[in-house]
Amino acid sequence: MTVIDVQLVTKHYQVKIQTATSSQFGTEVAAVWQPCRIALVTDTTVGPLYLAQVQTQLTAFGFQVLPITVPAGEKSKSLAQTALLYEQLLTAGFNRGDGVIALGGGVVGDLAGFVASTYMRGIRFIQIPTSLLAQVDSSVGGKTAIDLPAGKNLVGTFYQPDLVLIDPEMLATLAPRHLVEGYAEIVKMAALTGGDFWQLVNQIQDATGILVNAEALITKSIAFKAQIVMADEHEGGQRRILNLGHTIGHAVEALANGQLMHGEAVSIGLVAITRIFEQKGLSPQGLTDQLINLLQSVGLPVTTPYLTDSRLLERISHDKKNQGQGLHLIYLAQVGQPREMIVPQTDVQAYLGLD
Ligand SMILES: NC(=O)c1ccc[n+]([C@@H]2O[C@H](COP(=O)([O-])OP(=O)(O)OC[C@H]3O[C@@H](n4cnc5c(N)ncnc54)[C@H](O)[C@@H]3O)[C@@H](O)[C@H]2O)c1
Ligand SMILES: O=C(O)C(=O)C[C@@H](O)[C@H](O)[C@H](O)COP(=O)(O)O
Ligand SMILES: [Zn+2]
Repeated sequence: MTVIDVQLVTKHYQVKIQTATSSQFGTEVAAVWQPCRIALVTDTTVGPLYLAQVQTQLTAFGFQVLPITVPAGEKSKSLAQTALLYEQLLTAGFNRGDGVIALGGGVVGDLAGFVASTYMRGIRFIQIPTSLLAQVDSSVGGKTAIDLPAGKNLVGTFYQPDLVLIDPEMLATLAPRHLVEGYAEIVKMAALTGGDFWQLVNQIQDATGILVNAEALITKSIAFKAQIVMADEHEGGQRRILNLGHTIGHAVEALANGQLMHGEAVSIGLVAITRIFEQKGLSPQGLTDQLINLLQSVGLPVTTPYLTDSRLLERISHDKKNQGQGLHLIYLAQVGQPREMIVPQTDVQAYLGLD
């Protein structure tokens, strides 16, 4: 088993990664929590596959489990769904001694984490990520969020889990589209890191290659992300590099209104921002084409009509990195060398070449 320690100023937790360990989840949870009530939050796709197995294990260790299933998909990251979850916890008598476990992809993790962090000003929280995207990115680092009609992740908290349990075997049941979209965040992290990680990503030819290398890809991604989060938990500076591709990505994702998965939007955003900086001579010549090849080889989209949508600029203006002196844009001076460019709000349209 690979154990990655996330050591923060006020908290320490472990991310445990090993194939075929889902039968041990109860043991792992019981090692960090005393018996209590647990809201086991999942979605309508993951629930039928894994909920009963995890619930049985937790019950065997003396936990009282309240299973909660939300509709699968981004629409569940809403104020309305959040309110429903608060009601369910309250009705079941949850108090500050109890906890929430997210069993699902990034949507379930972001939503359940947000609820755990705000219900009664915060109750305990564990992540059991089941999608590739959640196993490589969203389950670690403590960002929780729900969306507003105006855009992605506009309400949220930083709230670290007590434990993250990752079994790559669970990826076997993911639909191909959902496997591949998680790969965009891996390409992002490999491009930020360079070295062996970038080499490994360049050797992967297709979706099968992702599955074959899943445990290595997860371990490299989480090890990198944990380092960044430990250095800058609340995104005062360095952590902003994890947003590479997200300024344009989040904007097209919101405009697409459910038609693009988060990872697909990140894929499009990575290519779009690299093209802009390559044209300015600030990113290496040919890097955009290299990214396009990598992303397309696994079936990810690299463009969308929403890139020329007249509402794009307004969506970008809601980005949380639009602050202080202007919009903080992340780009690659080289693979493995991320940089930040701060563009004054009044210049963003021209800088990004938006009509
Ligand atoms: N908090 C963070 O740091 C962070 C980082 C990246 C992304 N995110 C957020 O994560 C969300 C995207 O996450 P996602 O891509 O996992 O989407 P998702 O949670 O919607 O999962 C994708 C689909 O896969 C299904 N699924 C998940 N695990 C499965 C399994 N093992 N077998 C079969 N089906 C399974 C889900 O039911 C869903 O239909 C976005 O809202 C994004 O903003 C958050
Ligand atoms: O953990 C981070 O920090 C990230 O930026 C990871 C991103 O992949 C993720 O999509 C995150 O939710 C985006 O953050 P936001 O602050 O732009 O909402
Ligand atoms: Zn992301």
